[in-house]
Order: sequence, then C-alpha cells, then structure tokens
Amino acid sequence: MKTFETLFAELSEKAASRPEGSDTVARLDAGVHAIGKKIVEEAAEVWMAAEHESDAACAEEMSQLLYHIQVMMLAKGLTLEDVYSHL
Ligand SMILES: N=c1c2ncn([C@@H]3O[C@H](COP(=O)(O)OP(=O)(O)OP(=O)(O)O)[C@@H](O)[C@H]3O)c2ncn1[C@@H]1O[C@H](COP(=O)(O)O)[C@@H](O)[C@H]1O
Repeated sequence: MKTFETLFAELSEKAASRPEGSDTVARLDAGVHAIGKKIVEEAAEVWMAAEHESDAACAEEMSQLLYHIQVMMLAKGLTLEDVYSHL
C-alpha cells in the first residue's frame, strides 16, 4: 500500500523527470495559486464527506487532500522533514 512517504518520493521523481501525461507535472506548471485553490476545494470535500457521506468516501477525499498538499510541498520546494519538524 502506498504511504505518505512513498507517494512523496513518486511525486518528487515525476517533478524531476516530467513524464508526458503526468497530472502532477501539469499541476506544478499551473503554479501555487492553482494548487492552493485545489487544496481549499479538497478540504471542503473532506468536510462535506465527513458530514454527509460514507467513511470510505471521506477517506478517499482525505487521500486527495494529502495528494494536493504534497503537490504544494513540491511547488514550494519543501521536504518531508520541513513539514514533519512541526508535528
Ligand atoms: N494520488 C493521486 C491523486 N489524488 C488526487 N489526484 C488528482 O485530484 C483529482 C481529484 O480531484 P476532484 O475529485 O476534484 O476531480 P476533478 O474535479 O476532476 O479535478 P480537476 O482535475 O478538475 O482538478 C483527481 O482527478 C486527480 O487529478 C491525484 N492525482 C494523482 N495521484 C497519484 O499521484 C501519482 C502520480 O500521478 P501522475 O502525476 O498523474 O502520474 C500516482 O501514484 C497517482 O495515483
């Protein structure tokens, strides 16, 4: 199963190698403003799913929020350690 760390490693590699058709590369190219809007959208979807949908749907929305957080980390040049140091 993929973890936060293995997904970040995968996305870091995509950001470096920029493969054709990568959603992550397109989101990075769109920039911090677009990524930020996506984070807000996904956070709202987590909230709505928590109140009105199944636990599985809520978990899926949470996974998408984590993905977009990682895209923002890459856009900002932040590492896992930069974030973990605040936990
Ligand atoms: N885990 C994810 C992931 N979670 C969410 N998303 C993106 O976020 C979207 C979910 O947002 P929505 O439900 O709002 O869907 P949408 O309205 O169609 O979103 P938009 O594309 O319009 O922004 C998905 O359609 C994906 O584009 C993800 N995109 C990629 N990954 C993983 O990232 C890795 C690299 O992916 P690529 O860069 O595409 O190769 C792979 O392991 C993927 O599984």
